[in-house]
Order: sequence, then structure tokens, then C-alpha cells
Amino acid sequence: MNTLCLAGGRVLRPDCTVAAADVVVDSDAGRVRAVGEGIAADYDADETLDAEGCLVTPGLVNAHTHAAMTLLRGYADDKPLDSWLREDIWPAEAALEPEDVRAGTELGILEMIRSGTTAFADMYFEVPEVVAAVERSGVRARLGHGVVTVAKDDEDAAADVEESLAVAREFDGAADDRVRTAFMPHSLTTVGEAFLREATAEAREDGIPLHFHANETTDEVDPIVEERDQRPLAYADELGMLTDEDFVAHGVHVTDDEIALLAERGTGVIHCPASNMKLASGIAPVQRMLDAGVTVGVGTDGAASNNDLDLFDELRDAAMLGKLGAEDAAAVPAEAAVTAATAGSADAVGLPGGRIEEGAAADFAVVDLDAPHLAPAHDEVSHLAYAVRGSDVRHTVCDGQVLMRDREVLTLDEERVVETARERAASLAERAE
Ligand SMILES: N[C@@H](CCSC[C@H]1O[C@@H](n2cnc3c(=O)[nH]cnc32)[C@H](O)[C@@H]1O)C(=O)O
Ligand SMILES: [Zn+2]
Repeated sequence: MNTLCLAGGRVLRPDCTVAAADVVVDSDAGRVRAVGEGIAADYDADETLDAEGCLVTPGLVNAHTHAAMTLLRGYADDKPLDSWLREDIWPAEAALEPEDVRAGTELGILEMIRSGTTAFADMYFEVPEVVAAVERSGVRARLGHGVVTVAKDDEDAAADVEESLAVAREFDGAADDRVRTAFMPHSLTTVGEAFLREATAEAREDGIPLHFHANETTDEVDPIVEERDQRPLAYADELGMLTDEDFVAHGVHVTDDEIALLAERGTGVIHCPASNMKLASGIAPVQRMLDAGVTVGVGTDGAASNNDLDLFDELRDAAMLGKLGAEDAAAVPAEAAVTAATAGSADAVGLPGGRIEEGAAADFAVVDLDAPHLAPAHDEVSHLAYAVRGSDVRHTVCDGQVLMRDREVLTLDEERVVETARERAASLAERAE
């Protein structure tokens, strides 16, 4: 058995307390063997990560993103969702080639590893390329092909649906089980009813979960209510799209009845505060969802609407915006934001991780507290929510493997990844003109 030890740090435990402890990992199994003060000496570790002066946290889980959209970072800003997608993003994405998705996803994963994210849920195109990037880089992910059927003829629409189901079947369990999949209809307004109904039934037969955008803007909610005299999530429920395996991105404009429905069905909601602010989509009622027992995760959404993939930034935004929305400074407190970005996200998307305890997945971010903006440290959970930045992460571990040691990423050639992404982004912008 190969043993990895994270030695000499302070560790965030699942109950949100912090205590001095070493973490001993079975790196072959990718599991935590033991957590305890001074236990490193009891194990003859093959590899040790110095965590002195650091806070060891579960690897963060970015529960909703479009990783390859790093190529479109800063490509189109300052517009609402509908015109941003239709006028800028979709035309650019129409020119995407598989190599672009590979390059953009690698850049996104590099950014995530550097900022302590060890798992993500992704909706995009060219899924085999995304799988390859996840496999090579060592992170975990729930992946899928986003389906849009509006403005397509029936044949193209059916092919898009079929591709999403096919890649979900083919790649589930890939990369040593670090890759899981889902069927990913883009949203309730961009995919037609018959397609949603039939494809959801097919996905269920194979035990494939669903991941889709829901209740993001009023522009998206109002037409559904007008046409069907039904709230979007009631409509989704009627189509069989809400189970405890499924998760929806955003959930900004949700009524109390819809929140109760999400809680009853066990469907996760992925809060994307920066994207919601930037596209002026609205403020999700995060505290109300938590109070109702909804599993809430945190996501950055794509880099074109954020504009980075730093989940520490995002969890601070979640805490801040949650208070503003509730008009209550006690809403979405530090513990709730930190839990949402770790255990909440992992549970919502159905990936292991999010907790440091015996037997848990060995996914960690080791945060260096030796920085002016982190002094003093009265309360480390407060720091995680309000003061830590992605660039404070010193080591990143996923599935028992060290992905970044002393700020050096070991699984990806950083310079090459950045350079390739720059080149592909420049040629994509030209092709999209
Ligand atoms: N096969 C589909 C692609 C869907 S991938 C998922 C899509 O979600 C888009 N997207 C990114 N951020 C958001 C958001 O906040 N709301 C809705 N869609 C988004 C993204 O640009 C991408 O086009 C097609 O033929 O168009
Ligand atoms: Zn999205």
C-alpha cells in the first residue's frame, strides 16, 4: 500500500471545526486512512506534503461550469443572458473544433487545480476531449454534452439528444472512475418538450442522472409560466426531470412551492453567484433553500460569465450575495458557504469528496495561511469564506494523488497549456468572425 501523509497542518473537519491534525492517505485506494494529531510518526509514508502553517480543507467542488469557455474569457461582457448567448457566445461556439475544447478544458482544469478545486461538473461539447483532459490532469468530474434543440430541424435536434445520451453511456466510469456522466439538456426553454420527455425516460433506464440550467432569468421563466400556466420546476417534475440524482444550475427565480418541490425530490441546486451578478440574472434565495433542506452546491459557471474559475471567490460571493438577497447579515454564514462549496457540491453532483474523515475520498486543498491578508487567524472558517483566494492554495490532492506540490502543477505542463489555449482562442475568434 502506498501512503501519502499531509503533515503538520490544521484540518477542517466535516462539522466545520478546525483542529491540528495529520491526514494519512492510502494513495492506491484514493481514501483517507486516518486523521489525528501527531499520527504521521505512526506511518511510514512514501510521500509527505508539508502542511505546517496551512489549513487542510476538502478539495473544492465546482458544481456547474463549462470549463472550455476559458477560451471565451473576456470575449463578450456586459450583456444579459439571452443576447449574450445568441449574439456572441453561440456564434463563437459554432466555430469550435475538438482541439479548442481540449485546450480550453485543460486551461480550465489548470486554473481549478491551482485554486484548490479537485472536482467539477461540466456541460459542453466534444465530451471525449473533456474526458481526455480530466484523465490526464487527475481531477474528478461529472461530464456531459449540452443539448439545444430550438432552431434546429428535427434530425439535427434528435442527433444532439442522441449524442448526449451516447456519451453519458460511453464514458461513465472512465479515468479509473474519476469520470461520471449525466444527460444534459441545456434548459427547459432551449430543448423541446417531446425531446425532454423521451430522453429523460431513456436516461432513467440506464440510471443516468440529469444536469440542466433552470430558473436562471425571468426571461426564461415567464414564457413557461405564460404558455403552460405552470412554474418551470413543476413542468420539469412532470417530465420526470427531478430526482435525487439530478441537479439544476442557478435556481435564481424559484417560488416557495418550487423550493419545497426541490427539497422533496432531493434535487440539488447549484448556485452560481458571480454569473448571476454579471448577467444581472437575479439573486438566488440560498438561505431559504438551505432552510427548506435543499442540497445547495456552488459553481462558477463558464469563465465567460465570471470571469475566472476560482471557487474561493465564488464561495465568498455566495456568502455576500446571500446576505444582500435576504437583507440579513446572518444569512448564508461562513460555515454554510464553505459547506456548500465542498460537501454540498459533492453531494449535489453525486461525486465523492467534500469531507475529511476516515474512509472519505482523498481530495484536498492545502491553503497556506502565511500571507498578510490572512493575518491574524481568529477563525479559519471565516478566512475560508471571506479572505482566502485561490492563489493561497499550496498543494492540491485528488484521489490520493498529488496534482500540485508547492504551487507546481505536476500533471499538466503549465506553460504549454496556457500557450496552446492562447493560440486556440486567437484562431477561434478569427473563425467566429
Ligand atoms: N449542443 C449545444 C451546446 C450546449 S453546451 C452548454 C451551453 O451553455 C451555455 N452557457 C454558458 N453559461 C450559461 C448560462 O449561464 N446560462 C445558460 N447557458 C449558458 C454555453 O455557452 C453552451 O453553449 C448546442 O448545440 O448549442
Ligand atoms: Zn451554465
